[in-house]
Amino acid sequence: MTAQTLDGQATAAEIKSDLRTRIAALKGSGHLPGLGTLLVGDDVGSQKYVAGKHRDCAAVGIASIQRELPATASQQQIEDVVTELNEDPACTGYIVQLPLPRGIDANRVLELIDPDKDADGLHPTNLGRLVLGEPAPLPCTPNGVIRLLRRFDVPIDGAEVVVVGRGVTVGRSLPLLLSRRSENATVTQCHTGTRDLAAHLRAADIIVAAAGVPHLVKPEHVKPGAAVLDVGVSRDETGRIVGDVHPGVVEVAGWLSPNPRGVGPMTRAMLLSNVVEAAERAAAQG
Ligand SMILES: Nc1nc2c(c(=O)[nH]1)N[C@@H](CN(C=O)c1ccc(C(=O)N[C@@H](CCC(=O)O)C(=O)O)cc1)CN2
Repeated sequence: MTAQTLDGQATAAEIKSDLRTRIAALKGSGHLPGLGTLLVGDDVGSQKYVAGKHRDCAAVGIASIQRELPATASQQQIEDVVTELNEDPACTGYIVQLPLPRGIDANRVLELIDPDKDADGLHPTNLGRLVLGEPAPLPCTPNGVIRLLRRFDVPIDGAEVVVVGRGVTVGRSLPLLLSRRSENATVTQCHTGTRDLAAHLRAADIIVAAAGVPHLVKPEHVKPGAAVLDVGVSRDETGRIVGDVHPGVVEVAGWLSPNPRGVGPMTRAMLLSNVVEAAERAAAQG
């Protein structure tokens, strides 16, 4: 068996095309979307991701506001920029690129974001709304994973899903999303404390690998025909991406997300979608 490719690049392009139309419809409403980003430090991966977010904005017609601070920035300097973005009317939604440099209290920074401008869905109020089943911007990568599964008709209702990882951007919230009534999956969250990861993986209909451990999921861990999504990003000595999923999994899985061009572009598309939805909500309120 050769797995069907869960093509995130093509799916994100479809989503962006739809967003372009919706943004055009907002013209004249006085609620044009503007995405802000705050990048602290010089991590090459983070610089690439933020640059990609602004390229996407230009491509769909969202205004861009870019703020950068050096790796030596203090907690106070970072919080001052967050306060400035909270108050900037041109910035309708924004993100603080993670991870922040060592020594910075990232939770304090996230808590300072105005929940109505939280384009990442990572503010505690919005994560709380997600738990309560209230409308909220959804965390981008988890939402992108679900959109990708739906786009390729991977059965989610009743599926046994294993999410590997418990980080704030993916692992924490993806099980919440997948276990909503609308998705109806049964989710097991695995992490470094899981005693027999291989046994959990072998029983899964869908595996989402977000541990950041190169080639953690090997062909012998995958039930034939299962869907496997590779969210992990490590880099080899040449800077090339090495995912959490061993390349040999393509021979066993029913569906496989490539990495790059799988979940990454979906993350960016879901960010744009959160920004546009917020502008539409504001326009509807007049
Ligand atoms: N504030 C946030 N920080 C981080 C998030 C997040 O959702 N919000 N997630 C990740 C990084 N991330 C988004 O910011 C992200 C990761 C990957 C991509 C992407 O398009 N990747 C490309 C490959 C790019 C490359 O060559 O390096 C792909 O997969 O095709 C976009 C965004 C951590 N931080």
